[in-house]
Amino acid sequence: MEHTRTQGLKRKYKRIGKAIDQVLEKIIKEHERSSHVQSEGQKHKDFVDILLSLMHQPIDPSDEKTHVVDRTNIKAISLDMIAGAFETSATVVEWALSELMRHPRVMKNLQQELDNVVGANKLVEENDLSKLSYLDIVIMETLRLYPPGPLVPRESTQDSTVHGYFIKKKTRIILNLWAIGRDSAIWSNNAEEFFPERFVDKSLDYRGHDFQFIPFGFGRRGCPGINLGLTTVKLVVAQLVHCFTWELPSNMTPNDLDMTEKFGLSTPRAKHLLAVPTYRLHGEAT
Ligand code: HEM
Repeated sequence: MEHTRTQGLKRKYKRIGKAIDQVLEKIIKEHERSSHVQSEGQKHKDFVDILLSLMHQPIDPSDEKTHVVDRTNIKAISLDMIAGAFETSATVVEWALSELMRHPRVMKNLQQELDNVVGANKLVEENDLSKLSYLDIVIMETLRLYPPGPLVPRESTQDSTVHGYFIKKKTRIILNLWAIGRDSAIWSNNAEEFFPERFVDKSLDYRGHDFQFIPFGFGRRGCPGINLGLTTVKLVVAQLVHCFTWELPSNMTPNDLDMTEKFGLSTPRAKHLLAVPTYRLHGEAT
């Protein structure tokens, strides 16, 4: 019985692997085609173009067979990027909007900041983000409560003692960022509450220097997509909140919103957020 189940799983993995491979092949072939059509100067090179340009370069000029990357490496790296980027960023955007819907005061403050800094006649752009300090703390607070990579694994390289606990060399350790973010010993009695202002006088950053707040992990294995992730999440949340007023459907009140999490790698919402947008800018923003 167990054997049949394993066989079934193997078949399923193979089928999924093949489907993913087809998508990645398509992406690579499109890039190969476009690099032939356009000359070097004309084309804006993206991540896949750069990997492809390394494909035929030997690591060691005296050994033509050892290439920096091969086609399989390019597919594996691209898949890592897709898997690491989409789900994490989308999950943070959905939690941020959910908390904003539940906290009209915070939503109003954020819209006010956007109106003051960006104005009501144009869309938020990437170069506005550094001027949006309230948006910054809204995203920090969202990442504190809903880190989309909640469990960070490590293995100890030497015997060590942490707070009186002896940890043997080569022990697997799982850091629970979700629990750290809700620990009242660190964040006071309102740790469970969405309150962005708690970050106002704290000089915490995202980059793994402050162990009470490490939504992107830390050290050598820390998230390499931190800049892209933060920019995407901030820009999407800012544009959605700047362009639209959001309301819950069917006369639901903010307190009725179900905030249950789904068990999984990125702890997304158990049920997707449903909200009704109304355009709020002056005329057609550009
Ligand atoms: C808000 C968005 C994101 C969050 C919160 C996030 C969070 C994390 C966390 C907690 C880790 C584990 C770090 C560690 O072990 O110390 C990680 C790893 C990783 N992330 Fe992200 N991430 C985000 C966006 C992205 C994006 C946009 C990309 C790619 C473009 C990306 C690619 C990766 C990769 C490849 C790893 C594995 C790194 C390694 O093991 O060496 N992530 N991320």
